[in-house]
Amino acid sequence: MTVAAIKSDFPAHIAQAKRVTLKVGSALIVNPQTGAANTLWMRGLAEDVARLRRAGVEVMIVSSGAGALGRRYLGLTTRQLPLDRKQAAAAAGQPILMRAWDEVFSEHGIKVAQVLLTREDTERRRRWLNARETADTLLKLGVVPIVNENDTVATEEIRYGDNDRLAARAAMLVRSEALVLLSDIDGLYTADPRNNPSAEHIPIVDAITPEIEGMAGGANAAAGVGTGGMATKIAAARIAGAAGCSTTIMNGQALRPLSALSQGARYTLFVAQASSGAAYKAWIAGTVVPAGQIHIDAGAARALASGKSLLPSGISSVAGLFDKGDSVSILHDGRELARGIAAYSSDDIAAIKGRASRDIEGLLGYTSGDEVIHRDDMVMV
Ligand SMILES: Nc1ncnc2c1ncn2[C@@H]1O[C@H](COP(=O)(O)OP(=O)(O)O)[C@@H](O)[C@H]1O
Ligand SMILES: N[C@@H](CCC(=O)OP(=O)(O)O)C(=O)O
Repeated sequence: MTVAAIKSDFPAHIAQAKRVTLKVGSALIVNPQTGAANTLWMRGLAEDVARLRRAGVEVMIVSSGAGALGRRYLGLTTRQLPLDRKQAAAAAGQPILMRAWDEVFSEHGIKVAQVLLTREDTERRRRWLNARETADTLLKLGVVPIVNENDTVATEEIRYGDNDRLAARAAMLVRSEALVLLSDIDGLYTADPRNNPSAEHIPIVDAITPEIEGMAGGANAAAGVGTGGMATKIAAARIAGAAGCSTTIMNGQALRPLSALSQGARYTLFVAQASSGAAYKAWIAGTVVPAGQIHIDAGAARALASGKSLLPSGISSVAGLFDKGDSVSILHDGRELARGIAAYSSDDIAAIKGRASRDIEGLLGYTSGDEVIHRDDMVMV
């Protein structure tokens, strides 16, 4: 089969991409009858991925399911588990998940690798660059990276808790042009169709407006395994979109779900907002939870709006504990104006706020430059 013939089996925005990130929800991984890994379905997805790769598209997978598989393995069947038991279940389920992916990809001679990330790994620049290096190398080696949250160490404060936003950050990590969220629903509706029979399907979203955000409801409670629902999928589309990556929400339940799209299956496409050129700024804007807040006065707010850096003189207060290099939120009058990478820690900013830049060295005993956040490290929101 020619490359062109394979490509025609997939929607253009997927087939034309150099790199695609697929996110697979727990409901697809777990066989609802047995609770075990649904290798029949996973085999179908592996076939789709093998075909995409033959057409020159590199694929990364973000796979949920560790928690659900581990619960069954450990006999932890109570519906609401405390966090330590959830983490234990995910630790036990992760190797089961990887074995299943390895089994279905090995039938195509494709190797897989496990990449476990926490939110911190994606929001600290050095760790981000390390993770990028590894993921890039795996893709260049022809391996399919299988990403999941590192649930063993990811306690509430540092976890994503849903794989939708993790997938958006992972897509950004490897500069994917397309993020595909395979779910149990064929896209975004005007309201949750499980409770609103008159809800209408939305095929394309050009801009994520408050109205679009207002449509999102929670996870599918009946399935009992999903986490984020539509709200985290829209948040994911926003993060990916800022990095020049489109997001598709589709029903993944068909046996070869990606091929099913070319046979007329519906989906929602969130168009990317920017080109991936401004990747560093997109990374800053995509921070899921800023490490702290810097409150600024009206003069500094005007300076930022005209493209200037943030100096200590315009800072009125600082909140949260953060280090130099962390991503923080900049607010005026309670409204977030910008995000940026702090050149000083929160303690040091507390000591220099309201003062002239020439006083920094005298106050701190060192200087990291005149700016608390340089305009090159800042993005208006
Ligand atoms: N506006 C909406 N449009 C579509 N689905 C919605 C909407 N609001 C809430 N949902 C729910 O989101 C669910 C998908 O999210 P979730 O259960 O977390 O699945 P996954 O495991 O794929 O992440 C759907 O089954 C649906 O019940
Ligand atoms: N890291 C978790 C993923 C949790 C999650 O986001 O689940 P889902 O909403 O089904 O994508 C696990 O592997 O169980």
